[in-house]
Amino acid sequence: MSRIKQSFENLAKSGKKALIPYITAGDPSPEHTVTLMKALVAAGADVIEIGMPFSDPMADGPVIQLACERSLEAGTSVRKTLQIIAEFRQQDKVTPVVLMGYLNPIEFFGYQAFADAAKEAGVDGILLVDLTPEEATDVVECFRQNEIDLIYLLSPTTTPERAKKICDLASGYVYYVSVKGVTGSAELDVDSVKKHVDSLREVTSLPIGVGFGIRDAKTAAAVSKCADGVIVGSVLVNTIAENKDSQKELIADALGSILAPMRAEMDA
Ligand SMILES: O=P(O)(O)OC[C@@H](O)[C@@H](O)c1c[nH]c2ccccc12
Repeated sequence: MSRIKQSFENLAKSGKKALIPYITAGDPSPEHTVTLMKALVAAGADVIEIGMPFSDPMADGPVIQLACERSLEAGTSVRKTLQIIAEFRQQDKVTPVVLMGYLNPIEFFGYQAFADAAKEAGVDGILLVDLTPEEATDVVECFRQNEIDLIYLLSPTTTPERAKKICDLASGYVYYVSVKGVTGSAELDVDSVKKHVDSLREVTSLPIGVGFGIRDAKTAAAVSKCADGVIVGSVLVNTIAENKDSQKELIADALGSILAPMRAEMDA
């Protein structure tokens, strides 16, 4: 069974919801990332979403755009990102890692070569923002062969027909984007999220994670009541930015102090 599936099953058994933090690989430098990932796990992460830095991240707001710049500036490549995950995987055999990114760098690397290398590094899931279900076939096949889960995004404007089509291609979990817009957006509306998640339940039995606009423990807990997982990105990435010149242990502590209260409130 995939690590992602296992993780959601374990959570369901204990009546808990998944906390899924996002950070960008190599931000502020590749030497930081494994330490930061371990701090996220220690603070209660169930799955970690790692962004592959890209020069033109069109679904990202300013906070994550800047993280991509810092990371690329520090020399983070696709290969380096996979090395970081391999190093994490040697130290943590349990926590699923989902790689998030855009097609361009992967196309350049070669889809098959990338999928093989990702498997080898210990990647469990892949979220490709600009991979549409229509054009997916051969790309998708490379990941399927390697038993890497394909996580797809669904938004408030996705029609039920399209949602069904996407969910049928997905595995692991599906990612409901709570608001129209880019990452790091303002407040989400919990009632509207609940309505959308409830209607997605009619087209899929996969776990449903919700992300975009979750930055505090209260919101994380409220969203976790109506979904199976919450994804938290920009508030963490912004904390990395604010502390980027500090020692990595201090950055790790700063991340923990945001995530741990979310965990506590979600479990309360
Ligand atoms: O930053 P936010 O609003 O907390 O949302 C999570 C998000 O950052 C993370 O999942 C993510 C980062 N980049 C993305 C691009 C597309 C979809 C999702 C993402």
